[in-house]
Amino acid sequence: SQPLAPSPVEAPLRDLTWGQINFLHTTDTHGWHAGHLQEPSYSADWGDYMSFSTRMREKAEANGQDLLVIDTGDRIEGNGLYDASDPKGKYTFDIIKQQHIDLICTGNHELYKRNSSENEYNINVPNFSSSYLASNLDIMHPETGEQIPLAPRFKKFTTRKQGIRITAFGFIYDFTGNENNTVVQPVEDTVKETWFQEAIWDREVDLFLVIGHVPVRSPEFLELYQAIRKVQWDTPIQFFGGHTHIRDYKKYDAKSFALESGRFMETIGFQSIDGLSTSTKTVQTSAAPKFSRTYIDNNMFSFHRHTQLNATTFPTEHGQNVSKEIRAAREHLQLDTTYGCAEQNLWMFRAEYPSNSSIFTWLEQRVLPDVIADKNRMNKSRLAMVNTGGIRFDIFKGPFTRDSTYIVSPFTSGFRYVKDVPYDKASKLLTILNNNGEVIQNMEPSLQSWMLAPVEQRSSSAHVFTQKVTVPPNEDLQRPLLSEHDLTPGYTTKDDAGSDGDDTLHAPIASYRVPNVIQSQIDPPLQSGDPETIDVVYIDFIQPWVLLAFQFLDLDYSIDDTAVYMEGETLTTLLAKWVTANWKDNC
Ligand SMILES: Nc1nc2c(ncn2[C@@H]2O[C@H](COP(=O)(O)O)[C@@H](O)[C@H]2O)c(=O)[nH]1
Ligand SMILES: [Zn+2]
Ligand SMILES: [Zn+2]
Repeated sequence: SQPLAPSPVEAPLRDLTWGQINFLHTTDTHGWHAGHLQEPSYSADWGDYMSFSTRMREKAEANGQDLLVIDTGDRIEGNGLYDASDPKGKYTFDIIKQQHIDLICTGNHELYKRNSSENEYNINVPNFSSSYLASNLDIMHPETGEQIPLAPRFKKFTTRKQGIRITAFGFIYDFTGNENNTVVQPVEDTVKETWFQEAIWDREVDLFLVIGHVPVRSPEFLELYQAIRKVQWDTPIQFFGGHTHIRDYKKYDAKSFALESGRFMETIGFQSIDGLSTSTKTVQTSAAPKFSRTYIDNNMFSFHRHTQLNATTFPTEHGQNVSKEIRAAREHLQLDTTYGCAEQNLWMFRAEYPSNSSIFTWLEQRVLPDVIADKNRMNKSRLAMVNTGGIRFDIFKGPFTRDSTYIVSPFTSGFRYVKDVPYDKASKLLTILNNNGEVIQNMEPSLQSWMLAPVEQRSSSAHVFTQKVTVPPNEDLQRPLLSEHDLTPGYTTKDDAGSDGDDTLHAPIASYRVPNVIQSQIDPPLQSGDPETIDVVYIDFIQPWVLLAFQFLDLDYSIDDTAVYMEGETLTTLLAKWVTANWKDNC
């Protein structure tokens, strides 16, 4: 039977500030719709969230206020509930669609593969028909091949209770790693489109609502802010962003704010706005509305507190049914099948790299040397490279299950290699891919600028593959009332509105930067010293950059010089095999 979600630790909570209009926001859920079974702070599931949004809407409407539910993409890839089924998403589309969502858009993960984007077009868009927006995203129609908008470009509507006239848009950042059956229009081009200009010129608007799979601090949201402000100098603008997996809040001006609500169903973002004009009420333009944000830990303790309900009065039947559906799906997928017993916690960001607590050190020093072994190249030394962004979550001491495998490594990436590369050059690859070191100096200027740019902003031919570094949860400026040792570790977010955004007071968690890529050198037994030549093995996702890095080293390899390494294996399958072989004692 499935482990019961751990009951959340009771902790001091900050109350919400309600307004005329209130929003609940999820982003980058990445299949975590069953919640976090090993982390009490985030143990609510999508069914619980459905009950929460229903009760919050009831509470708002009882006070004559409105409540809208928003999701900004990356709903797939990152948890067994999505990744373990065949076809992927067999259960999650039906689960997600049962939540009433008022505005929804697409993330980059929905665009990496043809079937993912076609699932959006064929399943999610119809499921959320009037709520799905695609302001800068087209798809090649799955049957006709014609290029069409994935969903409507924008939407004008008036809220039920307050009569607030809203124009809403749904964007994705200038993503270039999408499969060629979709087209992402750069935001700077979208703002020049006639339809966009006509939509923002409308004077009968009390609030512009821009949702997007876009970081709140990004050239794309700045572009949209400036374009709207150019023609509507004082109409309030509310942004909802995502993609960088952090809690953040950006102030563009006194009447324009942007909220980003974390990742993996750890956070339910809450935003309220009070003092807006409506279809029946005009407010003084000099008076700025009051914006208020809260990051809600996704657990039942928070949900009960914010709805002022309890274990008896809070649940809705629909929400409880979806929770049952989630448990049944997990059972069917056998996600709690244990592969082994993790000897210790292994952290992505909470531990320095390298260190014995770093998941990346574990991968580099223990796993890759054991598993990167193609039967046809066993007598050859090899460099094995994996992007840190391919590892998606921490490992907790205790049962490592089928679900854990997909949580840590959800992608279908296999390995490829270039054989017999001169070692003196191959040994410089890692430095180039990690954008540091003296190697860059002797490159031609154009390539230097590419390398010296932060990986996040590199040229479009190399979309970001780096591991986003979460904004280190800074120390709370106002020390919590309780001493830290009374508080459980968790988010302590500092943003443009200060450091009181988290609904739950936590002790801070350290966060460290990690490189783009890690590497192991694996030599055949009895080999002494470095080889003349070496096989360069890498996870296939980073092939574009590996080939570019070879060019920096004056090695003119092309895709024709690459080949599959360990046919049929992926990082996910290799990880499962290693755990089964090395962590097999009972937990
Ligand atoms: N090894 C692989 N890494 C991948 C793959 N697809 C994506 N990624 C990594 O995810 C981030 C983007 O994630 P997001 O949730 O922040 O949008 C990307 O930069 C890569 O690091 C893959 O197939 N294999
Ligand atoms: Zn994401
Ligand atoms: Zn993303």
